Amino acid sequence: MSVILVTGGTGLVGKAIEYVIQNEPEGSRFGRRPGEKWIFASSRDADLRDAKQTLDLFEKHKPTHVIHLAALVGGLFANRERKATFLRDNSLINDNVLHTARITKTQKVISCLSTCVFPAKIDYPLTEEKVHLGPPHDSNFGYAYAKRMVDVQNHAYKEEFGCNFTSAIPTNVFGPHDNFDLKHAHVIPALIHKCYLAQKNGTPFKVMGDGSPLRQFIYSRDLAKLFIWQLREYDHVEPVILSVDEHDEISIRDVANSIVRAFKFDAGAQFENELNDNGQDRKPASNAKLLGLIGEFQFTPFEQALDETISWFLDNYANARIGQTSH
Ligand SMILES: NC(=O)C1=CN([C@@H]2O[C@H](COP(=O)(O)OP(=O)(O)OC[C@H]3O[C@@H](n4cnc5c(N)ncnc54)[C@H](OP(=O)(O)O)[C@@H]3O)[C@@H](O)[C@H]2O)C=CC1
Ligand SMILES: C[C@H]1O[C@H](OP(=O)(O)OP(=O)(O)OC[C@H]2O[C@@H](n3cnc4c(=O)[nH]c(N)nc43)[C@H](O)[C@@H]2O)[C@@H](O)[C@@H](O)C1=O
Repeated sequence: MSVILVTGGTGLVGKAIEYVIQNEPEGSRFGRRPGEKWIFASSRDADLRDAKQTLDLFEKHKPTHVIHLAALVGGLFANRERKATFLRDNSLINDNVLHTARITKTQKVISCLSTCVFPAKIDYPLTEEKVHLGPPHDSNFGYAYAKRMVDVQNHAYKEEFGCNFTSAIPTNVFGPHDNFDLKHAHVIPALIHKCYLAQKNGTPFKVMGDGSPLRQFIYSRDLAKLFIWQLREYDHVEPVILSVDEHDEISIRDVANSIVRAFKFDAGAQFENELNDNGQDRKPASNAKLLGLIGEFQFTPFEQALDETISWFLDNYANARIGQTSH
């Protein structure tokens, strides 16, 4: 029997893994398999900043495998405002999870980094071996250093204790169950919520920055499949970038216009044009390692994924996260 504990199981990515496990054919590459028990934990099950609560969670479920997603997460503006909190909370969470996994002899842990952990000044595309080659972008260095340390910890735990710990590096994620907070969310959920309000109230749809930055976006349900693949089929300490193709960058202007189209919002988007709100210009990441290992993988077309996300938002507005960041 395998017991797979998903920390952060109630968030954007955790909910997508739950969806895929429930909806893909049983026994298939990404579906539930016989002898597997999946546990999706929230912060109410254990505040993973606390060592005792972390140990209690592991002792309760006795996981053989952990997909470690729990984190203090937010978009550019949340990261820019709360660097010490992002650094401390995420450092505590990661240290507790990895230490507890080691002392309880958990067979495997996949932790989650982000492409924003890479150096701000580096040759593109980003590839797995470039994580530590220079300081991250100033806008999110608290979060970035906490996340980078996971890769250091994974290597240390492997060398000293032989642990099978590894990490995934996703790009900007979006999908159902995202955090749609107007100020602190990532760009897609924030703009969906803003456009919804602009249409409802007859007010302008304001987009931060000048629209020029480029990002790669991955649909949460695609990312979920990639995590399940990594759990079952990848046993090396080195991280894997989980991303669409490096050439599939989209400008924030195009993202805003796609949202305008999806809402049929005649007034269109207005760009605030404050250059210091752009964040990083771009950070294209290569998925060559991923595709070399997984073989064929069909990513959901961006517009389809966006439509599904907007439908979910409209259907679930009453219960969606539209307040602050998760903590
Ligand atoms: N969203 C994105 O664009 C990207 C995300 N990532 C990474 O992916 C992972 C998942 O992110 P995402 O799903 O977007 O995040 P969400 O904010 O949607 O969810 C965060 C999850 O972590 C849990 N959590 C937060 N703090 C604690 C805590 N102190 N103790 C226990 N659980 C906690 C939350 O529980 P609760 O529901 O109880 O609040 C929730 O389940 C994270 O590691 C993130 O850093 C990487 C790249 C991009
Ligand atoms: C995934 C990654 O997410 C964060 O970095 P980011 O890639 O900059 O992500 P973002 O989604 O917040 O913004 C993308 C772009 O979009 C523009 N933008 C326009 N209007 C809104 C807006 O309303 N909200 C937001 N958030 N951005 C907006 C914004 O100016 C920027 O140019 C990291 O801190 C880090 O936490 C991390 O891991």
